[in-house]
Amino acid sequence: MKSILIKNGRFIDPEQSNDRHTDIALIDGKVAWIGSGTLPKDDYEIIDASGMIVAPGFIDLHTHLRQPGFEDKETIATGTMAAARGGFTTICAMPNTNPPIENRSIVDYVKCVASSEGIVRVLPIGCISKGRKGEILAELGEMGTAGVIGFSDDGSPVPGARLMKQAMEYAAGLGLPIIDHCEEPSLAEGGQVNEGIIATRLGLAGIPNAAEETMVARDIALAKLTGARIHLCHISTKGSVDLIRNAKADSVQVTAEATPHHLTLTEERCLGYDTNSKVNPPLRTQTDIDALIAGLIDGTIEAIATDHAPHSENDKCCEFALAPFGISGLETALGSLMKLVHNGKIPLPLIIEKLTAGPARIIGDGFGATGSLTVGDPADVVIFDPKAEWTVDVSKFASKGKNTPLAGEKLKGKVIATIYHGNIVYKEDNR
Ligand SMILES: NC(=O)N[C@@H](CC(=O)O)C(=O)O
Ligand SMILES: [Zn+2]
Ligand SMILES: [Zn+2]
Repeated sequence: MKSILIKNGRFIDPEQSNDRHTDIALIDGKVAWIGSGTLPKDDYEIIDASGMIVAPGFIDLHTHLRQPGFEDKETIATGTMAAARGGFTTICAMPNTNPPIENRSIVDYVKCVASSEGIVRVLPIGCISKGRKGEILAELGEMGTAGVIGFSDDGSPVPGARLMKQAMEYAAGLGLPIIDHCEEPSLAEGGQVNEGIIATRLGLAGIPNAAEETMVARDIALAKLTGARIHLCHISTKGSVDLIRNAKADSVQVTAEATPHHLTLTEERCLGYDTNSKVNPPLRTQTDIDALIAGLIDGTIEAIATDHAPHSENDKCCEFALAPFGISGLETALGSLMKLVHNGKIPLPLIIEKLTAGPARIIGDGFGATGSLTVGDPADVVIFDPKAEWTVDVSKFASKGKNTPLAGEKLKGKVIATIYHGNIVYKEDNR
């Protein structure tokens, strides 16, 4: 492995409250030197990061890699390549595969394929219930020992409060979080888009805010009862943000994530019946977006997670009501989020914090994702140009999932290089 010297970049590491121009040396897969004292002598590959941001590699708490079972949509190889192109050096793999990640052997399988075919760190999440059916608990203890970072039936809610309470009790004993997809199934049933005027105009059934909020409220009540740690996925409504903010004030151990699409796109994207805008939870309203942004700023929401949900062209090329939910998000995450920076809605260091230190704290120690760059840390680094404009060309995606409502759109903010454990796993052409 060649040592790397990153020169002249603006180094932003929110965990250390760092934001300054400095050089960084990476040796043997670790951060070896950051700007002060004598640079260790070595035969460096130099990366000129003038005008660029240099930050800890991004961490995605919520990625669908689809392997095993749905390799036509994505594989661990293509999903980790997409992650590298998006600046992510750690991704957490959701267990709605086939078979689902529900026992030790599947956790081992994912880890094994990830280490041989993956190009960034993959941290598996285990199921809450067997077969994700919401009936009986999966092998939580066994999966905890096998190294999952938490438990989730994402893609489906856990309808029964009693089972959820049990899951929280076990997870708390293991020191791991319950990561919940909050959706009250009887309220969401049949719904295609946000419930409201747009759903009416489209003639499609709606999914009301309350479908999310009733489950957020239930989970908070159960976390308070059990003392468990819960992490709430893809929060999309103002009501959810308010509930989580109040729960935190009440010392409930709750954390939350928002996705780039819920932070930047409204339900109006669905007006052309573009199935690539169909996602669960649905795109909401500007009021919700404003509340999510306020939640990021005041710390109610700790992390931005992509909920990268790749689907094949065939799956999405159908009537709106028949299409599966999901947006392929890893490769457009930074460019989308930079809109919020360029519009003055969120400061750049805060966006970086929500992609690094925020998710790292939720994962916790022992999994290798520090979300920070101090001497001795794994050399997981992203270098990006905050001002570079580019057009989203899905034919260039590494992901097999070309399903994004942003196809053909101009974004400002582009990943130039991603380094994982001291290896350059992505570098923009001509650099
Ligand atoms: N978000 C989505 O719209 N889809 C996800 C499932 C999920 O995250 O709930 C998927 O697995 O396709
Ligand atoms: Zn979900
Ligand atoms: Zn998901």
